[in-house]
Order: sequence, then structure tokens, then C-alpha cells
Amino acid sequence: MAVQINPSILSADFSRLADEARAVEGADWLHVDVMDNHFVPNLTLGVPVVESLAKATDTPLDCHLMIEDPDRWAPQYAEAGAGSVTFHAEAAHAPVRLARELRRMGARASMALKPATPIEPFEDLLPELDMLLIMTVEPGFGGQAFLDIMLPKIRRTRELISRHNLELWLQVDGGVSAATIERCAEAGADVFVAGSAVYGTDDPAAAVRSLRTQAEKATSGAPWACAH
Ligand SMILES: O=C(CO)[C@@H](O)[C@H](O)COP(=O)(O)O
Repeated sequence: MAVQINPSILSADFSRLADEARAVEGADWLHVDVMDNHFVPNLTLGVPVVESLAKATDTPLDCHLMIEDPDRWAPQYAEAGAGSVTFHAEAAHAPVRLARELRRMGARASMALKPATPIEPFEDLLPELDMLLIMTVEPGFGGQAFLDIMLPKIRRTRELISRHNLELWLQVDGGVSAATIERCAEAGADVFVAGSAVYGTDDPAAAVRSLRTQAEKATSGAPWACAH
């Protein structure tokens, strides 16, 4: 499997979350956006919903925490059943300690960068992580336009991953669609979050398959596009 497609539940119908989660079985992970109305100006869901979702679907949960003080809260999401927990670099007080704690609990540890946060200051931290998330919109809402200006950051991050020979997944999130996924893949991303491009269609599972085909074509031949 060279690429991964993670539908974002933020664009789903929240009154039918279990059904919406099952509608994308075949996706690699279900992306769950946790927002606290402080780190971002929006409020979504928390630990009890993640716990219920983990029981409702066989698809592993990729929890993206857009919250203040992830050092305090992130371990609770690992405990609730998330297989991958992403905290924001801008919010974490002790990212290395937090990543180690998440890994110790058996979750994949991931860190996200907002559009204005550069990757370079975090180069030495990368071996502590299983995934790096580059936001391709300002976090907080689904359905925003993809920020093309993030493509150089994706390329620079892929170069760092290759230079240090790391097994680090590179995720992009925000405005990822049939119109933009190939540019992200060519720049070096291998994990793609898509909300409206999946749940905004009549057939979410087919949308996942189609995005996967596009991303696979765009990465075929890339030296880093090997099995996860
Ligand atoms: O984290 C976020 C938004 O902050 C994302 O996960 C969105 O849910 C992606 O939605 P689309 O841009 O794909 O519609």
C-alpha cells in the first residue's frame, strides 16, 4: 500500500456518525477532528464520542487534536481507542515527552503544523514521530480551498524524511480533492485526509477508491512510495 486515504468525519452527518463511519470501510483510517473552540474557532467532539466510534467501526481512528494543552488531553484519546493521535506543534508544551507517552500507550504519535509554522525547527524531533501532518488550510473548518503555497513545505519535509532515512508518514489535510490530491502526492505526501471530497459525494466509498487511484498514479515511481 503506497498511499493512504483517510476520510474526515467532520464532513459527515453527525446525527449518524456510526453509519457514516461504516460508509467508508475500505479507507485506511477514519480521520476524527477534535476541536475545543480555543485552539481553533470551532467545537466538535471529545473522548466519549471517540470511544463510541472505536466500537462502531473496524477502521482505525486517526484523531487530529486541534486543542489547547494536548500534553494533558492527548493520552486520553489513545486510551479511548485512537490508533493514531496528532497534536499540534503550536499547542504542545513538551512534544517529545508527549510523543513518547503516546507511543508507550500503543498509539502512533503524530504532530501537526499550521500553515504558518515551518518544518525546519522540528527537524531533530522527527525520529520521535510516526507521522507529520501538514495543514493545507487554516485548521477549524471543512470545505476550505486548498493552499497551494503549502506545496514547497511538503517537498521540504519529504526531503528531510529521505535525508534522515525515517519511516515517517507525511499527511496532508485541508482542501484535498480530485483537483488537488495529485499535486500533494507529487510533492511527497503519502497520507491524504479528505472531508468534503468524500462525504460530500453520493458514494463515499467510491470517492475513497478514486482518490486512492489518483494518488497512486501520481506517486508511482517515487523512491519513498514503498509499502507502509
Ligand atoms: O482538520 C480539518 C479542518 O480543520 C480537516 O480535517 C477538514 O475536515 C478537512 O475537510 P476538507 O477540506 O477535506 O473538506
